[in-house]
Amino acid sequence: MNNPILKIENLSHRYSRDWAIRNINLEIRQTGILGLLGSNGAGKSTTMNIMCGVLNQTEGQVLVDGVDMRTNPEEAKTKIGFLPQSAPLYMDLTVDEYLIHCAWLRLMDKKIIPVALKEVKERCGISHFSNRLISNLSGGYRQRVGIAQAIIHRPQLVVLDEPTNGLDPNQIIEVRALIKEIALDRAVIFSSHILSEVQLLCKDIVMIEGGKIVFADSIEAFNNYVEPHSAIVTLANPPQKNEIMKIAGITDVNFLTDNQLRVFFKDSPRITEHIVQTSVINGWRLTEISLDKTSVDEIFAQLSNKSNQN
Ligand SMILES: Nc1ncnc2c1ncn2[C@@H]1O[C@H](COP(=O)(O)OP(=O)(O)OP(=O)(O)O)[C@@H](O)[C@H]1O
Repeated sequence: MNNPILKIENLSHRYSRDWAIRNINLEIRQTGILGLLGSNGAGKSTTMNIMCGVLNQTEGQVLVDGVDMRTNPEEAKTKIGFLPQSAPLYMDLTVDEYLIHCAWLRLMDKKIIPVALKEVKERCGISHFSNRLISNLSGGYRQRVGIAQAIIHRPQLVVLDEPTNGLDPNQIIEVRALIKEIALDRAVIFSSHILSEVQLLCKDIVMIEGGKIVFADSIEAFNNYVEPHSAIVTLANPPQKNEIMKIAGITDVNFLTDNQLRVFFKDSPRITEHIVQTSVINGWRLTEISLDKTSVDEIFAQLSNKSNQN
């Protein structure tokens, strides 16, 4: 059987006294995007920096396509592309000069560099800026150049640390589309502290909190886990609590004001439809209904508690 593209075993790191990450285990075998989600300070950058050979771990092992990043970093780094949180760009080089420099650093065969350069610029939509100084590019285009340097040597694994951070909304959409595109034929690990971004882009999700993995599964399993369980309903003509409790699936009702209430429900995917229909039939005059979205902080707290109990 082939080596996994990435295998992380019992990875731990401490900068000084406290552990920044503890016993991280992870294995990637396929193409597609894996989202590394965690709040600020959770340990995402530490994990990614070790994975990419920028930081030496205190304990544990990282294998990139079977090659140990610690003991054989030159070879391991030819197999991985990395865009750190702030892109390592040289502002006084042109796009071409910079990308050629990166290709040399990755020990690419000199003969294939011109073709790889052309290909990567086309892929990242920066061909028309080949001779422009990087200092004269917008933030979105600088990020594209950052992604281009991470894939010029055609690695099977690309690691992107919060690549949409600091971009404007249009640039975010463009960079997300580019990430999706480059993940078609390689594995991409993408870190973010924005839950919706990870849900939008990723096939699998790993959540880190307090330096530990608190969740690792498919995005479907994650979405099932975070399904809403309550809704806020506003009724101009509300009935008694027991009338609302008759709606199938509703487990409890709390009045927040005379007209606004929170309904709790279980295993009821069409609950809003049922509430709207029942309200119309009974003349409760529904004016507003919204599902209560669990915040990322609440999800982290729930998952952290769960993992502590295991
Ligand atoms: N160079 C350093 N020296 C000491 N402690 C550090 C250093 N870098 C990170 N830490 C600590 O390690 C922990 C994990 O930080 P890390 O940067 O990996 O988190 P993160 O999930 O990437 O957060 P962010 O999204 O804010 O970058 C934090 O407690 C942080 O304060």
